[in-house]
Amino acid sequence: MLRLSAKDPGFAEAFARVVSDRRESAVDVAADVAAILRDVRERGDAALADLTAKFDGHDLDQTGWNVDAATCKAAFDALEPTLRAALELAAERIRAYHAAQLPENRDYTDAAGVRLGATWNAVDAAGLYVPGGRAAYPSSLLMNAIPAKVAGVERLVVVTPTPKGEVNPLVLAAAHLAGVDEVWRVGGAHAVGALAYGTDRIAPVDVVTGPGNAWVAEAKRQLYGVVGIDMVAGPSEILVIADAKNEPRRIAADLLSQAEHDPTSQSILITDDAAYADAVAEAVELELAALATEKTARESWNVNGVIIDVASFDEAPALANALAAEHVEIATDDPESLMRRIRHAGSVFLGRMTPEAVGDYVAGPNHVLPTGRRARFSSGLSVLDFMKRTSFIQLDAAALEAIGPAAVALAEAEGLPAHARSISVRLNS
Ligand SMILES: NC(=O)c1ccc[n+]([C@@H]2O[C@H](COP(=O)([O-])OP(=O)(O)OC[C@H]3O[C@@H](n4cnc5c(N)ncnc54)[C@H](O)[C@@H]3O)[C@@H](O)[C@H]2O)c1
Ligand SMILES: N[C@H](CO)Cc1c[nH]c[nH+]1
Ligand SMILES: [Zn+2]
Repeated sequence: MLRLSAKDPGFAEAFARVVSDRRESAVDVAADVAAILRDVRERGDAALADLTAKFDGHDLDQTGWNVDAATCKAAFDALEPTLRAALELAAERIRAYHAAQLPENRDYTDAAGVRLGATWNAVDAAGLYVPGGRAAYPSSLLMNAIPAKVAGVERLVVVTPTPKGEVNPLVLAAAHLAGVDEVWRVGGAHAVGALAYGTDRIAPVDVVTGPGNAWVAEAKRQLYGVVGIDMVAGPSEILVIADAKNEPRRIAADLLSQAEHDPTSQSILITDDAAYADAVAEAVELELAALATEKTARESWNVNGVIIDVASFDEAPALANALAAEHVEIATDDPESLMRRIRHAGSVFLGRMTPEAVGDYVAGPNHVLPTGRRARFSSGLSVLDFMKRTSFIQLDAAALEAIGPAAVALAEAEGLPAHARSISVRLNS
């Protein structure tokens, strides 16, 4: 872990490097992704087959291109009861949270007698990226599919990689539970390209949502405009703001929870106690040793960590706003007052008993969140990402008399006489 102190003279420069050195953009994948997307656009399914063989190590013609509804249902029916209950609890809480996001149509007549309003409609088809490279993500399937269903999307298309041809049964069970229509066994940038352009097998969609690694995130970014996207949700990040009253190993565990996702993930701690900062750095090593015995070798962990001590938490909001992190945990006596000053964050977790990981699975809000400082201008996945708004306008003769002349004046000033005439021919005077 990189150790910084805000009291050091070189801190501003060192912190600026942390802000700019966001791993996802540091990995330059744009050219590779552009080539992959071109290949998918030109060769369709043949490109998908070749790239799947290259990156996921299996032959789609042998292992199967998709998984049918009966197989997803069978996976759900075969779930062990505790896991089934957990999946159902997560789905129910996600559904309840997102149902409250449904927008209301507007319809009113203003003082000039002009009827105005807007109606919301769902997109016809949504492509849902469910990551599956290093780990499988049934939770991301629920986070994508449930808001799409709530929005009223008719066709829900999941793409997910199945490395070495192995399908994760919980992903299939989640697909059944959430009412997904199609599950395609392709991942990476090429899967996003297939959703956007369409291939012989996969019909194109209107919007692509969901998280993924640097290649997936960059593919969505490059394809925006060909399809709609939710936002760029790349390798996970966490910023923890914690005081010395927190057990160091708990905070270390929180930092590692996001480092676990991707070697390019980022974990940052800000604390107001230098000795505590050192204690957490030590605790990270202890936690890594504990995790290594259960899961993976210590050497396989790549922790892009930064631990910063500040003189007072008063300094934390400015640092947090500059980082604009995907997740911000605030484990202090008064988390509320800090949250009010943090304007750029994907999601905030308040208090000592709200580990970020609870939001990954069962809290209810969406875990698909902007990364790479994009919380400055975008928000987490919501029902609105699967909908669009159409405004409407209706005037009668009196309303046109009231506001039409101003439009005529503006049209003439723009040098657009045909515009002006289409209004003036309807005016009495
Ligand atoms: N921001 C969020 O909301 C959020 C939520 C969940 C997960 N995530 C992120 O999702 C990611 C999951 O990553 P993953 O790798 O496990 O699964 P993934 O499905 O995102 O990516 C795996 C695919 O990437 C492609 N790929 C791998 N190496 C490549 C290369 N060198 N060139 C081109 N393509 C390549 C392959 O097709 C592979 O199937 C993590 O970064 C995690 O942090 C983000
Ligand atoms: N932390 C991820 C979002 O960055 C979501 C997730 C899914 N499963 C575990 N975690
Ligand atoms: Zn996570």
